Amino acid sequence: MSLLNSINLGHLIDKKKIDPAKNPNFPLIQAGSREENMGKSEVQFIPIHHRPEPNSSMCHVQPATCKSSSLQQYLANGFPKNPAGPEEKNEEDNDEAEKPSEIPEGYEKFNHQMAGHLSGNNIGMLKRDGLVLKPIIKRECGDREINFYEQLGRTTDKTMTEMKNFVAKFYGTRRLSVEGETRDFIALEDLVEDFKEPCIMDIKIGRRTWDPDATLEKIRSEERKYQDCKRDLGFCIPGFQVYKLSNNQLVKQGKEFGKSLNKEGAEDAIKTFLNANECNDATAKPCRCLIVQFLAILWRILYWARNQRQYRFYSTSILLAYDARRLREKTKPTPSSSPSSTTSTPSPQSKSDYKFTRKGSLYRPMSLAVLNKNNEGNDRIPTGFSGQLTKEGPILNPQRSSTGAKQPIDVHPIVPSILSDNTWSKSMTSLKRTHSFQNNYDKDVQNRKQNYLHLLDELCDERKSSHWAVVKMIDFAHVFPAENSDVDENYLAGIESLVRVFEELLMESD
Ligand SMILES: Nc1ncnc2c1ncn2[C@@H]1O[C@H](COP(=O)(O)OP(=O)(O)OP(=O)(O)O)[C@@H](O)[C@H]1O
Ligand SMILES: O=P(O)(O)O[C@@H]1[C@H](O)[C@H](O)[C@@H](OP(=O)(O)O)[C@H](OP(=O)(O)O)[C@H]1O
Repeated sequence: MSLLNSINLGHLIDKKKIDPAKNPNFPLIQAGSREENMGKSEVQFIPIHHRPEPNSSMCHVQPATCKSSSLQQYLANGFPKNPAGPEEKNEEDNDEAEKPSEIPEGYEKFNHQMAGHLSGNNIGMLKRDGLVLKPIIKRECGDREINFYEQLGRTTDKTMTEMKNFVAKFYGTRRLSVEGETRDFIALEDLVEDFKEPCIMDIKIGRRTWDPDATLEKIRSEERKYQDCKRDLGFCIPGFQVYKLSNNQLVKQGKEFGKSLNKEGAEDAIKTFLNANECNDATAKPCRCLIVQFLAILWRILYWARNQRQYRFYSTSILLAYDARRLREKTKPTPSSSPSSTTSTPSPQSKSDYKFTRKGSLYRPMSLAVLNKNNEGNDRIPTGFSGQLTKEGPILNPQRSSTGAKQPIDVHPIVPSILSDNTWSKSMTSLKRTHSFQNNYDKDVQNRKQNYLHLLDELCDERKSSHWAVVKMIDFAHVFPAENSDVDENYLAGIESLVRVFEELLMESD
């Protein structure tokens, strides 16, 4: 589909109604299968029409380190059967792997489930009309959760009324027939429905994740899980996904990854989730605007938890979510500092890219020095090219104004628009493509796609909310009435710790 066609289409469509499955040409993100979402770690590309170009790097994010491997490596060594890493089971190798059931008509698979149960039919959460349907697997857990939502709906208590702000809206239950069997679901507001590139993290709060009815066996099994993280932070991370701004990949990490994290690993995972832990930039900083949106709600939840004495919130989670599309806009260079749109030069995507452009080490390949001379090899063609290159491209000479005064160098436009039509510029462009300084071609294509997506957003006439981050309390399957009128220390300690992590990130933020 050409850019033009896509833009024309943009006038006509209500994107909320677009089903990527039914519109394979529409460049929306294809999320992983339900099995991939559950407890598995994998990297997915944001597929916009095509498979990854050669040279585009794949990057599995690990707690403290980040390794990248190029497609060429895979070409040399063969593609791994399962690129998700050693913790994954390959379905082919697993005789007991259940096949996903048929989705009831009118419903869709909910692709953004970071943790939690599948039903007996291997059905996870479903979605329809702005709601998510959570399957009820264990009757007593389901009843407890429904009961809690109903109590919350009826409450007149001030503290519990305040809590309604932190909880997804509850729309009762639904009974569906799945492959001939009746299944019950809890219907909730879909918290990520409006996000184009939803980054989501499930953070389970509390050192103690078992409720007063737990058997000894259940207590033991809960105590074995996420040990370091729960001990040191008072919370753990069963799963998350992030659309990486640096390379447009969707990275998902599941519970096995979460269980491997210690305090530092978990803090690192949160940075990764915030797009503040770039593979090739140790100085990447969290976006202040994003941290503030999260903290604004987390502080309110903290305040609420300091007052709340009626319930014990065992094994509930905080769901953090934001739209990477909006974060990308925040980190996008302003039009005045971007390269001319007529050039094919990639625009830097983040502040870290600018830093790299400014500070990147310089080198002078001989072939380019020759390019800077005319055919006789003597006089320089006034191209503006200084003869120096960074990994991002050539550095330009300061331009002279009509009065002869030096103009400041714009560090961003590698090839300025006034040069974009001349032969030198064209040869530079083709040289950049063939030599591919740091995969410029891939980046170029990706930037064009991003620009196109921004344009499409505008054309689709959606009024943008000033908030593009969500914090909600979820999963009330183990909420019990308090036996005394103390605060819920277990929950409070987890929230305090989470707030502390985000406050530290605020200090680091740009
Ligand atoms: N209202 C919602 N909107 C969007 N996503 C949601 C919503 N509620 C839950 N989710 C997603 O579904 C996942 C599982 O939800 P939840 O924790 O309620 O299920 P569960 O089966 O009780 O999980 P667990 O096994 O951890 O007890 C969450 O991690 C989150 O990604
Ligand atoms: O992070 P993991 O390893 O997925 O751990 C699961 C998680 O703690 C669930 O909340 C829990 O379900 P409940 O809420 O029903 O207790 C489930 O217990 P289960 O194994 O007893 O189902 C655990 O296995």
